Amino acid sequence: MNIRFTKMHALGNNYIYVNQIEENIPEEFMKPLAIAVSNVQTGIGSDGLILICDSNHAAIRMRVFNSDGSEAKNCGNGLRCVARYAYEKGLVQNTSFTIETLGGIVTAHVQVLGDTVNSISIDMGEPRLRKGEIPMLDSGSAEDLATHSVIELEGQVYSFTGVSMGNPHAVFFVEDVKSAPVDTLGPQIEKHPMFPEGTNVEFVSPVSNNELDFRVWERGSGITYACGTGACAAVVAAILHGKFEKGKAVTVHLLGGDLEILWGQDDHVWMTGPAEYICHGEYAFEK
Ligand SMILES: N[C@@H](CCC[C@H](N)C(=O)O)C(=O)O
Repeated sequence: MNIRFTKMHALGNNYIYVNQIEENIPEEFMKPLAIAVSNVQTGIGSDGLILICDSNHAAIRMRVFNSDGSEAKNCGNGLRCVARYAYEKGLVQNTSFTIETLGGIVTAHVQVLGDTVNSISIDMGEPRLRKGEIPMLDSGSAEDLATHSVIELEGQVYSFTGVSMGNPHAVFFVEDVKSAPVDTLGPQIEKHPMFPEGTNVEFVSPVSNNELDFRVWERGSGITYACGTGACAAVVAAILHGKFEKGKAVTVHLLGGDLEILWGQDDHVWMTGPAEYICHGEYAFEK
């Protein structure tokens, strides 16, 4: 089966995008296809697969599969790429439109300068802060806030903040992200029994009154250059801990570049950043 694809990245977080409205990939092929295309040796090489689908509830729908084939409920960088693709390919007619995800419906705003897309802002909606919403299981109740949580790893106790941006995040404050144990503790936290659906793991450090250094271990994909929902979760966590002011934009420095995150007084989180094309092609998929 030959599948037409577009490879795009947002700050280095790269996915294979397939216009599912035209390609019509059967449900049972999606997980193996995500694993196959993501493989850098035998596939195309990516952090996963994103399908752009029709929606009954929004202008379009995004489905996200990590490189291990697991389906994610949201992807911030994916949303900006889907928004650019949908706008430029004429799947939507306006610069502002809604996108359905498994984690809820968000609103995309494409900023056009001359005849090129300059940047994309997404109104990601309200963060979910209760343990049951992340979801997290510990001695507390599902109604408790996950802002001051602890996890024991290798006999050591670490404090973190749980935040859901439609998908789960565990945010750890560290002195210096360059020496953070992303590749050692990241996978242990991702699969810790405290997170029944697994979690994305962020190591972050405020470096001024409006800047945050950031590294991520993504559920289902490992270390990536950037994570949009993770950047949103990190800024929310930092504001909850009094490190930044709500209503003021924060620049998040990720491995692949910068994202602008604003947690507004109306409780909505806004993410602004780029989305770029890499290439188009046809993938010969053998199941
Ligand atoms: N890279 C993404 C998040 C992708 C999904 C995540 N790994 C999950 O399983 O929840 C982003 O930019 O938000």
